[in-house]
Amino acid sequence: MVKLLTDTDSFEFRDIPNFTTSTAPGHAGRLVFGSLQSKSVVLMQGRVHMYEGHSAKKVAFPVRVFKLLGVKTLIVTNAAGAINRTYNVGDLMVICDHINLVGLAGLNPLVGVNDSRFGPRFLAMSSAYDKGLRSLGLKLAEELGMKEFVREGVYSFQCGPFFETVAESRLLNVLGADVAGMSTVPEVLVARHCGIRVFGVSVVTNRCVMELDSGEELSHEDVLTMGEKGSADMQRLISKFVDKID
Ligand SMILES: O=P(O)(O)O[C@H]1O[C@H](CO)[C@@H](O)[C@H]1O
Ligand code: HPA
Repeated sequence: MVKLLTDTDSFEFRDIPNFTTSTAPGHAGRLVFGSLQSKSVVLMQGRVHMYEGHSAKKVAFPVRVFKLLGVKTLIVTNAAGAINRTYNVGDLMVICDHINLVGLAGLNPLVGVNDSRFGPRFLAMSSAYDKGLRSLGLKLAEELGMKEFVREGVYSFQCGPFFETVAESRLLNVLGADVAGMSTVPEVLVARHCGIRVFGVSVVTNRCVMELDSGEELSHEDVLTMGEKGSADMQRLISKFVDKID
């Protein structure tokens, strides 16, 4: 994605106060400012995750910096495994909602004294992923000829770093999840808390294993390979999306 930006200026996460460097393979730790489709954007090249040992607050901290920089829209992308059996590897999924098992249990960035300079103590999360942005994303996907493999669904956030057991994947299916991942949701919570609107897209890098003794085993290497393959479609969609949003 960063290659599509012009007039760039970048900063290593390690040089920015209170930012944390990513240890996950495939996640460079760089903040890149620039222009995309004549719009000013700031892009996180890589992210940190709770499974790296960071608190939800630490993971989501950059979003508060974005708020102070004047960011109005947060676009979140991730690699995820398909729980929904109709999804295929390489599909994109516009996120319409999420299940935050980690956060519901108390590990979320809004726990603690509320900083009312950013937002309210109690936060409605019933329309976390902006309806107008989702409609725009799906319309643009159709215009780009991507309708066949762009879905809309629910992202389920687990801490990781392990991929789900068969019973866990089946549980997530019963709960209404379409895909499973280990990121994104802490950042979305902090964005909604401070009034930043959110658009999210997952690239389906694998199908979660839902048959016991099938012999299938997931690996991060496969996720990276399939993520790389899906990233061309993701970039086309996001680029067009940035062009069309106000
Ligand atoms: O960081 P994202 O894009 O969510 O990547 C996903 O892929 C990794 C596992 O292979 C985990 O980090 C998981 O969250
Ligand atoms: O199958 C998965 N489960 C959780 N996180 C993931 N990130 C990519 N694939 C997966």
